[in-house]
Amino acid sequence: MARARVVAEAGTGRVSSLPNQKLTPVDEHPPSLEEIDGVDVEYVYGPGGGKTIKFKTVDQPGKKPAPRKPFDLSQMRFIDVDDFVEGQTAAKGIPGPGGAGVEDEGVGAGENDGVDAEEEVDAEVEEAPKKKQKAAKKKKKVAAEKPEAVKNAEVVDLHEGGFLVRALRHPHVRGSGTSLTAHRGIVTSDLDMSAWETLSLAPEIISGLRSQGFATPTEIQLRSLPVALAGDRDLIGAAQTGSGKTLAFGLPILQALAVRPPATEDQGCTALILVPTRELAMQVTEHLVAIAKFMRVRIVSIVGGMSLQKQRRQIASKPDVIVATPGRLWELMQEDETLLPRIRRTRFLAIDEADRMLESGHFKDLDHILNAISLFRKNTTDGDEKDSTEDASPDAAVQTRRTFIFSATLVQDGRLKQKLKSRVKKNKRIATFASAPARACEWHRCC
Ligand SMILES: Nc1ncnc2c1ncn2[C@@H]1O[C@H](COP(=O)(O)OP(=O)(O)OP(=O)(O)O)[C@@H](O)[C@H]1O
Repeated sequence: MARARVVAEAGTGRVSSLPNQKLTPVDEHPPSLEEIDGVDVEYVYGPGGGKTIKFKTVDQPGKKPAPRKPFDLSQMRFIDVDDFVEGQTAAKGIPGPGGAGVEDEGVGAGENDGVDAEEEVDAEVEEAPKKKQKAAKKKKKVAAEKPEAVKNAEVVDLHEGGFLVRALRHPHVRGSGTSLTAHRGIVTSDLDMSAWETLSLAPEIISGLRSQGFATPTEIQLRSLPVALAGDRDLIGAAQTGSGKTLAFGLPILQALAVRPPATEDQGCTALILVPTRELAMQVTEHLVAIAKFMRVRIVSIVGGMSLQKQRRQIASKPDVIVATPGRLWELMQEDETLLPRIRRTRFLAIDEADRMLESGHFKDLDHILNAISLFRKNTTDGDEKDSTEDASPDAAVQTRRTFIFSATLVQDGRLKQKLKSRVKKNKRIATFASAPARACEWHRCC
């Protein structure tokens, strides 16, 4: 029987023999000696001073790895991102580099219970046409199950920084795919923006809209913007959630900022947007910031639950637009006496989600703010400023203010109606817009 003898030096990459390996004699003397390439030796010293030898394989320079099978593109399957379910890739049998996967029929792990794997493969080979039919059926089913918004999504090509970004745009869906392109600099897109032309928006705004892939106004925008941008009317708009109400009041504000004369020291805040929740305030701010990214405007959110200190600094930075929840804004207005005069000069007052504003217990703070910024406010001798619609004259600094009220349903709450009645000039008209399926409009004129 051949005896193995180890003849090795650490680091040489060569060893004479390995235990448990079949040895081939290389000569008779010494017997059974063999050289094996690609193995290294490691000495491990034990506590008693004795040493053990360990073997490990090493890469061999100059030796080519076994060639891989090339990708077989015909075997590759492309998955629509909307159909992709994380974790199902393997179960769906997407072919790997060797093209070994089982053609997908949309069967996820656990869906083929009771069928032996081997039987399954055999069946697939024999029943290829059946399989095709099944796949087509499955495809149809997936398409039918897609949410309406996804089915209606348009593919938008945006050329950004030399790259073509293909995005799915889901009109009227919050957080649609095109928001991917936000905040990434100027987009030199060939997106057709002609649908906005009649509104004569500033070029910076058009660039902002283009950068978001907003090629056409949504219904509520289409209906309200011509009036909001052109006249001196106040607006009440109702449209379902996610229908694009933010820009219906946001674009007239941005347009006013785009064409405003250069800022002067005592200029107040151009617009105050009141919303019921912190989340909505952040969302509205983000949305407007994205559209205004080619403009020099300062938009801040003043909301509860955030550092008061930071918000004081934001207010001190003299923003052009304040998006606020009533509670926190009223708190700051009470402690900062410079804030009220600035907010009183606001040329736009927008109340978003007015219905929720009335529901969620914000009305008291909203009421305080509306009283305080009223253009018809009467100063009393005791320092308390009271409102009067009958005998007060408008604030000298602001002769006009536009009020925009938007909600998912038309606001029929008498309190807000009453408030707004008392805040607009007697002869001022209010335009009301409602897009389906919001309730039919009821406020053609409220004063
Ligand atoms: N003209 C447009 N084209 C395509 N998408 C738009 C357009 N205007 C707005 N959007 C997108 O539609 C989504 C919803 O818009 P927005 O948040 O203004 O809706 P909303 O009606 O105010 O909803 P909510 O009532 O929940 O506040 C957002 O993701 C926005 O980016």
